[in-house]
Amino acid sequence: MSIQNEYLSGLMERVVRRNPAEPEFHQAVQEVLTSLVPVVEAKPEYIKEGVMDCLVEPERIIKFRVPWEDDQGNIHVNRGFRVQFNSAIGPYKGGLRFHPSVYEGIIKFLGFEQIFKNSLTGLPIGGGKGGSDFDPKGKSDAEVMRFCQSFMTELFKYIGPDTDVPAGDIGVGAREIGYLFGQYKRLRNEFTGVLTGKGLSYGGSLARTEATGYGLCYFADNMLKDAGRSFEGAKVAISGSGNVAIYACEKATALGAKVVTMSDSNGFVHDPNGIDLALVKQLKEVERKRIREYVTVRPEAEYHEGCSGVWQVPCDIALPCATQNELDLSAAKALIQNGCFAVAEGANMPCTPDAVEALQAAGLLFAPAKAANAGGVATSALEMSQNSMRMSWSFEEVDSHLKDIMTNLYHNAAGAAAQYGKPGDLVAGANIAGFLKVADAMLAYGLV
Ligand SMILES: NC(=O)C1=CN([C@@H]2O[C@H](COP(=O)(O)OP(=O)(O)OC[C@H]3O[C@@H](n4cnc5c(N)ncnc54)[C@H](O)[C@@H]3O)[C@@H](O)[C@H]2O)C=CC1
Ligand SMILES: O=C(O)CCC(=O)C(=O)O
Repeated sequence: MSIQNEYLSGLMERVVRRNPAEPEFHQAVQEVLTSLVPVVEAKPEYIKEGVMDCLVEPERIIKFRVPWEDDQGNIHVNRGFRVQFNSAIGPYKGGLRFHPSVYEGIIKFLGFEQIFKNSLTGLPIGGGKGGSDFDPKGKSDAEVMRFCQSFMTELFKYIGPDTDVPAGDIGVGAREIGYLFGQYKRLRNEFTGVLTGKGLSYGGSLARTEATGYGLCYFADNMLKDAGRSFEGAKVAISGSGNVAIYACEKATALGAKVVTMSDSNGFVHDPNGIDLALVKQLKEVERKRIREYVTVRPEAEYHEGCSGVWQVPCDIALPCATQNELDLSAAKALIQNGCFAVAEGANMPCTPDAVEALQAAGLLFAPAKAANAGGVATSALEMSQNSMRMSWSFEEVDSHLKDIMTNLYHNAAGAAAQYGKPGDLVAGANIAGFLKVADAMLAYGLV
């Protein structure tokens, strides 16, 4: 084992010791450090000058209480977080997640991933993430509004259009962004692009809603084409039925695929005739109902309780678009056995490490999240540009930038993998290509 490899193993041990009981964060760091061994062997300055140690330590963690009142007058106190992980190449950028599973370790893992993802977009954005253990599910609009206003009443002190620009993630969509932006504007008396994913009437960008799902398909399309494959005629399994899943379904279908599954945290639907996306949009975006309602309108489809079964449905391409660690080794084995030839991650870290290893070992094409789902944040950066210029671009203009960004990103990741002796390994390629720009900026600054 090289001295550099030993150093990274020791660093990983320190990360585990200093961040106890945060398995998702450990998992994300472990994957990146493993990929970076050949990079630090080629350039040991990254270790000597402290870049590696600084990289795994957030620049700042903000943790605060969020008191709010429900419609019955009861008081609740949730926890809010913002992890400002790395600002080497631009203001902190990354979403806010509202979900009961949120704790510091989840936000750290997401913020860490965001550093490399944002760098891969080629745009000047640093890495951050935030959120709360608040569950918007089942809450009235008024309750969600009061929660968002309370959350922003603390968060506004730490963010700004040139400092930190949050956006949506699980449980934070257009409604929540509206309440958060309104409260920021009121507190600061400023109309600036401090959040992205805004409504079109107050500074949002066309195509931001579609961007993560569309970008995932643009990335996957490049990967498939390089291997002589395509979406045309392919059967696609998608998990989730939120923002990423819906627009991945839309674009995969437009590219000639038949999407046969979608899910939520209760179960999944299998529609052998192809998912009726207008129905899913109505159920999820308008009525905020469970996916099981799908079969009341489409009785020829099947609903199954439990979400992991979605990967047992035979498919050619799998797009996990729900949440972290939703596709484990047994799911990977089922995909391999059923002849699936490609997996592209729409959610953040949806595949467990042993699943990724099995899929790659079986020769499937594998697109890792930090590359494949970067279209959302890339389009957020385009929203920031439009806000700064006080302009708005057409849907076609933004979509064409997005397509170019995802194509370049694919080639950069594939190129880095080949250059560092791992041809075809987009996990290694994305980690390396994302790291280099950030690390070189950190070297330039000296120890800060
Ligand atoms: N919205 C965005 O622009 C981006 C989102 N992501 C990631 O994509 C994933 C999905 O995010 P969004 O679509 O924005 O959230 P969302 O809140 O719109 O949708 C999440 C969906 O996943 C489902 N879900 C949650 N837990 C689940 C589970 N255990 N099993 C099955 N389904 C489950 C929910 O029911 C919902 O349908 C997350 O990992 C997020 O971090 C990544 C990049 C950008
Ligand atoms: O658009 C953004 O800034 C948020 C995107 C995000 O949270 C993600 O890429 O996971």
